[in-house]
Amino acid sequence: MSAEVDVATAGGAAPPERPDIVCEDLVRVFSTEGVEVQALQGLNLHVAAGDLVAVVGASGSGKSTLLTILSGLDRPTAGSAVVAGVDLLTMTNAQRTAYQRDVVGFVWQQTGRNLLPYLTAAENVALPLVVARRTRGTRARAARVAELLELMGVAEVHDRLPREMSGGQQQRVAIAAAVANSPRVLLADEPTGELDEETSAAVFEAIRHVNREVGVTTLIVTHDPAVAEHVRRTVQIRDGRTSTEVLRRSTVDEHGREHLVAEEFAVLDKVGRLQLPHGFVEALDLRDRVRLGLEEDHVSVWPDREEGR
Ligand SMILES: Nc1ncnc2c1ncn2[C@@H]1O[C@H](COP(=O)(O)OP(=O)(O)OP(=O)(O)O)[C@@H](O)[C@H]1O
Repeated sequence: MSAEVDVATAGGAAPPERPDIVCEDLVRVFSTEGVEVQALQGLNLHVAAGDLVAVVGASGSGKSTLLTILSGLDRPTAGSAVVAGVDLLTMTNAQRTAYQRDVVGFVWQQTGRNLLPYLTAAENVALPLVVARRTRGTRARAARVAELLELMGVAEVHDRLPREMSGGQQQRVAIAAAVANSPRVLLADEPTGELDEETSAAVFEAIRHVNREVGVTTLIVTHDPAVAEHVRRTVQIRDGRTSTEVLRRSTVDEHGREHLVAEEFAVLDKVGRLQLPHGFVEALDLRDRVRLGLEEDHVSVWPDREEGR
């Protein structure tokens, strides 16, 4: 795997259609007992319709805060967040209910938070359809439920209660329930966090499958490097901002062998700020101040040290 670093304007060239997720200068400040915590400090993120993006970052970097805002459960302090054309800062409570019912689906880390324990898999998947009153008729609903369980590879648990399923099966049923109403966006917060390696891989494959088959725009927060390595785009959050992105594409060499090439990009915001990757800062012991040079087609960064000092 080769890795090179480049600087890309956030979002790159103008997308053909409006991205499904657009966060600009997103700020979330929590105040507890007079102490302010800036969980998000001007975060910028665009996710194109149909894309599958992993969000990674150290504990406390703001990943869950971002997801909670995007799911409509929390409001940002400032900035803008627009999902599938819905402005999350200005929406009313009624719009919020419709947003959570029709526009976004979510899967949480805790398997117990995703499914009602006293309903079977089929009843859990049918519930959003009943609430939204979209799929009319018992037979049409049953067919949709069966189709979704089949799509997620868990048709065999149709009549089982969550406690009668494995953790991986529960998460796959949860994905089926999350996409039952054909939301534009699927949000998943550490959906494989409570699972072993093999089960995680199966659940992640189910997410990829649903993203491909249904075309739902998918944002997945994860600590799991194995997950992050299998998506085309990984966004790194540092200190409440998007700092770097890794884009992966496959290339075929002269012998016809397929290779995955990963390129790391620093994210440049609207006012020209970027965060240098940790590895670069450490390798050159960059501190406090750096020298910049504008070349014909790139910008150079040097440590602020006199030669031989
Ligand atoms: N409700 C809250 N009240 C006060 N501070 C909060 C609240 N929620 C989050 N924070 C703080 O905001 C910062 C970002 O938290 P967040 O949970 O978004 O991070 P995270 O990247 O998801 O971390 P983890 O990977 O550990 O879940 C942390 O410093 C956290 O303590």
